[in-house]
Amino acid sequence: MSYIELKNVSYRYPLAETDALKNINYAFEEGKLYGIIGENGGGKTTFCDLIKGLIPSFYGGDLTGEVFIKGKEIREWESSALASTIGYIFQNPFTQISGIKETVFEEIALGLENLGVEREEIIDRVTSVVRQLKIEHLIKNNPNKLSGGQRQRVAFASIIAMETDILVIDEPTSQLDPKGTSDIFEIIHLLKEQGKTILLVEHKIDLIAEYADEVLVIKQGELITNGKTSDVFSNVNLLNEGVNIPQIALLSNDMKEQGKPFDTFAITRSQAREQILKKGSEKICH
Ligand SMILES: Nc1ncnc2c1ncn2[C@@H]1O[C@H](COP(=O)(O)OP(=O)(O)OP(=O)(O)O)[C@@H](O)[C@H]1O
Repeated sequence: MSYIELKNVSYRYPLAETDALKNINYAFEEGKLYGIIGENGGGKTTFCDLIKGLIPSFYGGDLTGEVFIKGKEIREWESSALASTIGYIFQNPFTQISGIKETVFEEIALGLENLGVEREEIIDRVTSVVRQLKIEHLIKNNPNKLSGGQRQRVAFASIIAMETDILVIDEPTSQLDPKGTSDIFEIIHLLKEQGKTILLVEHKIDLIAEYADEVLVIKQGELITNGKTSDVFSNVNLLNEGVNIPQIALLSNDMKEQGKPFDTFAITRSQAREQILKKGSEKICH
């Protein structure tokens, strides 16, 4: 059984003249990290909102087809049950903070309180997650006075504390500096290691190349390409579809066109380094 499955899904926002999602079919497996990419306005956030159950319940509009989460159609899920199954982290770290709590500890505990989790269990979970994300030093701080990167880590902590199996993460680093970005990807990596199923929208394509197991490319509401990350990025023609391709994949393609291909098409720096070292040592041996 697929973990999340979409069958012939189309969706149109209220008053819109065209569909924001067009006849999407896809089956997500448990424990994988899926990168969702494509040009601006293509439908990535709409796709995330759909999986999170916000479409059509929150936005209204016209949804056709079926979305199954762990085998059950999304419209049959109670919203609280869905909230404890799917965690959602979105772009803006400033709007993720509730604004009503005075300490980071209380902020992280808020979602658990709303789900009716026992006080002791809340303390255990919050203590564990702040340790995991190395933010113990922030727990007494006012969440409204944190930097963007710190807020995003607190947002992750709040969602991780909910212990959802599925995480939908929409451009989590769009407003962060390189250090904040690498901290967040360290957390995403940790979540993947823990076996979470992750749907990640991210424009920083090199990070998708490094972390995603599979990639989905969405353009004008259609799923135009999908597959293993290395397969998708070895098709540099996707540039013509407005899709960013990792620089290393372009280098691999250049090598191929020069008649000196790598043994394995590299899409990340470490893969390219390995191939270059291999080529260097072959040269010395001959
Ligand atoms: N609340 C809304 N009401 C009506 N139309 C919307 C709404 N939200 C998004 N759209 C439209 O749906 C289409 C898909 O938008 P969406 O935000 O899902 O794209 P995206 O791929 O996430 O874009 P970006 O990369 O810029 O975040 C766009 O044409 C957008 O204008």
